[in-house]
Amino acid sequence: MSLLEARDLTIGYGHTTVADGVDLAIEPGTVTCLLGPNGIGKTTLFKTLMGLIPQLSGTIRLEGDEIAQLSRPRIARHIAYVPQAHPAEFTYTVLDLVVMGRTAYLGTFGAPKQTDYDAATAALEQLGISALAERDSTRISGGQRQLVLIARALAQQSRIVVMDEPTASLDLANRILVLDTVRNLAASGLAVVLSTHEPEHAFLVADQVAILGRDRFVTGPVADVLTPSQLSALYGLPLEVETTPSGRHVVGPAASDQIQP
Ligand SMILES: Nc1ncnc2c1ncn2[C@@H]1O[C@H](COP(=O)(O)OP(=O)(O)OP(=O)(O)O)[C@@H](O)[C@H]1O
Repeated sequence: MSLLEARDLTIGYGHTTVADGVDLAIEPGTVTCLLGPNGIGKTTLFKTLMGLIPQLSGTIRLEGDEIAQLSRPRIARHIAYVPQAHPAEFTYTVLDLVVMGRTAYLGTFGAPKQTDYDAATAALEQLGISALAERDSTRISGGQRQLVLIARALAQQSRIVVMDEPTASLDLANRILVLDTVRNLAASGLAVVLSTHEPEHAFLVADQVAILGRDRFVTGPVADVLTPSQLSALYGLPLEVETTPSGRHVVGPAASDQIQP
């Protein structure tokens, strides 16, 4: 049984379909990368998979149970969400922000206990950011904030971590740090699902790739899905995949007179 499984899913809002024909299985110890152009429905798919918005049709099972039948705290004990990093609004310390990952374990109006602070401290240590614990979470860099949000998800001690564009707006060093963290989480047995606009990141970390295109949803191993023809169709321009001497994959325009990003 998969940790999370979607079958023949249609996602959207009210009477508006955003995508259909979504079949996806998430397994422990793996990284799944979701790619797709802006506005295609990646965040909508994540929110639907987490039971935050209802699917229009199809089934979603979390460890075998129909997601619509599960309470929010129960889902939160299975799936942690790392949203796109927005500037913080409230002046919590980093430690208090990470402790919020424990909400699903607290009763109604329950205050965090020592075990919750221990889990938050361990998450900060795991990401190498313990030194930030007492800092004001509104006064840290964008990269540090992304790591803090990942720490909050780790404190949740769920088996699945869903990350919405976790490397967006990060500098090169922090992108590498986040991608390393993603691989390490999968190596420790978690299932990580992340969206990205960087196909190269999928080549680096993914076991499975899902692409949400204009007319279809495709999943499979990286080498099968991230082909020049699939990528070209996905982004609507001729693309090629080059392999560097060290074995890295680089995606760029096939036309030699176009700028290589
Ligand atoms: N709450 C909402 N109600 C109605 N439509 C919405 C809502 N949120 C998003 N949409 C629409 O659903 C579509 C998919 O949006 P979504 O945010 O899921 O795309 P995305 O692939 O995550 O985009 P991006 O890569 O730009 O972040 C868009 O057309 C968007 O305008």
